[in-house]
Amino acid sequence: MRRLRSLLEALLAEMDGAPDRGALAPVLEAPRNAADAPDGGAWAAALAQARAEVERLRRELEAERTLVPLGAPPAPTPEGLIGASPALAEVFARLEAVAARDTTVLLLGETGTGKGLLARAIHARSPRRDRPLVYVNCTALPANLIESELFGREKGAFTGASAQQIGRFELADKGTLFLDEVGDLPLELQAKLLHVLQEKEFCRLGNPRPIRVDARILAATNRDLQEEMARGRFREDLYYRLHIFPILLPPLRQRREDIPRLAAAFVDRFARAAGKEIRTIPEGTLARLMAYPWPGNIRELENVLERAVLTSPGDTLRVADRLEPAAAPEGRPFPTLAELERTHILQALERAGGRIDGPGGAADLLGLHPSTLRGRMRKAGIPRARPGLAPGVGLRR
Ligand SMILES: Nc1ncnc2c1ncn2[C@@H]1O[C@H](COP(=O)(O)OP(=O)(O)OP(=O)(O)O)[C@@H](O)[C@H]1O
Repeated sequence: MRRLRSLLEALLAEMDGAPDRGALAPVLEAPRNAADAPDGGAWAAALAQARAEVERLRRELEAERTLVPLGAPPAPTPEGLIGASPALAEVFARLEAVAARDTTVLLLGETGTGKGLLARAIHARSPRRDRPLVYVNCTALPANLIESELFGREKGAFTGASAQQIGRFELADKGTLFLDEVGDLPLELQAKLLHVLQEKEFCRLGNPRPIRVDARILAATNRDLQEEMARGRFREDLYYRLHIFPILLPPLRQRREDIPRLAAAFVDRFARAAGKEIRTIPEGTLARLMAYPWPGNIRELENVLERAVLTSPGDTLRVADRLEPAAAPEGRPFPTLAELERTHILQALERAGGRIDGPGGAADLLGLHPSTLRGRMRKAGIPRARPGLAPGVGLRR
């Protein structure tokens, strides 16, 4: 008992006291003299639990000590897009298919999945690339201001309109207009937007003379527009005007195989900016990055890594953020069974330090035969070797 306690204390000291002490408390806080211990049965159970916890912490510590190379940063597209997962390959294929046309594109996906970056890529690959890409955030302003932002106004069009303003539609003539957060556009403006999209003309506020415009429309939203329509918050006719060529940006948790590549690219970028050289990452940290659900998607990964680069003392990336697998926040799509299975497999791999076979391996933890687990990993797109890392630095088998 005393040995177990000192072992535990040593382990916790080495881990900087970071891990949750929950299961260890009965042993750490027990009376020094085992003879003073309360009931023997409960005591034995507490000891067994604490031993299992020590074993888990030992594996965690080992994974934190085992360093793997971050790998060379992957070559991004000219617009800075990174990713080689099948899900992103589909996005690239759709980008290729539509960019050079005048087709209206609707970019769908959760916050931080890259809708803005993709809009820039579409414009940059279109014949309009030398004309402006004009950005409008449909949530950032109150309805009356959005209207004058979009269509412009004459001097004196309303109280406070002290000067003429050229609207975004006019500025985007012969170029591209990017309507970000279009799902948040107030209903009365949805009708006006629909009118411009149909007639390709609009009027400045305070001037009845119609102005013709030739702007290619890109729109983005993280809302479920079908649901918004069902709730009467989004016009069906506008939906069909926008939903001509949708591109769905998958959430990062559905393309975790891109995480090591993105991490290598972001760490390289932030380290260069900070004048640092960061080459390795603890295996356990990489496993945590892979297992975390990333509700803020690539933006959140980027922010976590920027902080980590700035605070890492040496040439190994140290991520201080806790990155607990979080419960899905309200409003997120309900996770599918396949998604849950995938996350659970990744967590088992993390807990087993990447090992599939043998006692305490991921297959053992999940109650599966190792070959069944390998089959499910293949199906879920979980790589056995981590892409983006040097060959042979994959998940251990
Ligand atoms: N495939 C990618 N490769 C590299 N960086 C990316 C990729 N996708 C997104 N990013 C980066 O992630 C951040 C968020 O991207 P972006 O602003 O385009 O997301 P968004 O979907 O438009 O978010 P929101 O809905 O909140 O406006 C940006 O810094 C962007 O450069």
